Amino acid sequence: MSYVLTNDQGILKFVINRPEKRNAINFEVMDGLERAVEIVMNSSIRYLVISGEGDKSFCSGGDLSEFHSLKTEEEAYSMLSRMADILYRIATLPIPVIALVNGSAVGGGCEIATACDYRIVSSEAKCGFIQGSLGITSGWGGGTYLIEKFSHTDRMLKFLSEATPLDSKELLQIGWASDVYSNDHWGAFTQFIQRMESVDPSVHRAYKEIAIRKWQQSELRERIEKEVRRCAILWESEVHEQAVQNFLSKKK
Ligand SMILES: CC[C@H](C(=O)O)C(=O)SCCNC(=O)CCNC(=O)[C@H](O)C(C)(C)COP(=O)(O)OP(=O)(O)OC[C@H]1O[C@@H](n2cnc3c(N)ncnc32)[C@H](O)[C@@H]1OP(=O)(O)O
Repeated sequence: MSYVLTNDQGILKFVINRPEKRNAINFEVMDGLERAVEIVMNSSIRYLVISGEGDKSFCSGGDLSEFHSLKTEEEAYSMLSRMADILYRIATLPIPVIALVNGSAVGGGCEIATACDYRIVSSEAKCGFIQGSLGITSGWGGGTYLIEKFSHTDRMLKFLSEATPLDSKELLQIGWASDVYSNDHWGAFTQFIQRMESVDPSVHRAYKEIAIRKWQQSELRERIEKEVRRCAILWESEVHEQAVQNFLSKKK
C-alpha cells in the first residue's frame, strides 16, 4: 500500500509509504488522503499528522513516471484539480493539521506541507517549490497558500520563484517551518502538541474556524482554482516535457 493510515488515540497518522520514489504522490496516495479526510469529518479525531516513510524524504511531489503520461492542459488539469481539492479539504479540516516533515519536501510535497496548519521540520530536510525548474508553477494550491498564510510576500515570492530548496535554518527564518527537530520525529510531534493537549479539542476546533472563515471570505478556493488552471496551461509547454524527460532519463 502506498500509504499507512493509523488512528493513535484520536491522532490520525497518514504516512506516505513510497520511499523507493522518495514518497512521490500517485493516485493511490490521493485515494488515501481522501479517506483520511472522510475519517476526520466523521469521527472525533483531534489531530491529523501527515508524514513520509523513511528519513530521506517527506514527499517529492507528483510521481513524474506516473504523471508523465499527462500531456494536454485538460489531462493535467484533471489530476491537478483533484489534488488541489484534496489539499483544500485538508487545509480546512476543523482540527489542527500537522506536516511532520521527516525529510526533503519538494514540488507538490512542499505544497502539501504548506497546506497544513503547522510544519515540524527535520534539521536535515531541504524544502522548496522546484516546480519552476520544470517549467511549471505550483498546481495543487501551494503558491496560493504560501501568499495567503505568510507575511513578507517578497520572501514568499522569492521562495517560489527561485525554485530552490531551503535548509531547515532558512525555513525557520522565513517563518515557513513552525519548528525544527533533530532525531526522533514522532517524539518531536508529541513535544509540539504537549501544551495543546491541556486544552479541550473543542477549543482547537473553534480557533480553526476563525482561519477557515477568513479563507472563505477571501475566496481562497477560487484563487487556488486560478493557480491550478495556470499550472495546467504551463504543463503543455515543451520546457516542461523536456525537463521531465531529462529527470526520467537521469540527464540532469
Ligand atoms: C503540482 C505539483 C507537481 C506535479 O507533479 O503535479 C510537482 O510536484 S512537480 C515536481 C515533481 N517532483 C520532482 O521534480 C522531484 C524529483 N526528485 C528529485 O528531485 C529527487 O529525487 C529528490 C530531491 C526528491 C531526492 O533526491 P535523492 O538523490 O535523495 O534521490 P534520487 O533522485 O536518487 O531518487 C531516488 C529514486 O526516487 C525516484 N523519484 C524521486 N522523486 C520522484 C518523483 N517525484 N517521481 C517519480 N520518481 C521519483 C527517482 O527516480 C529514483 O528512482 P530510481 O529508480 O532509484 O532511479
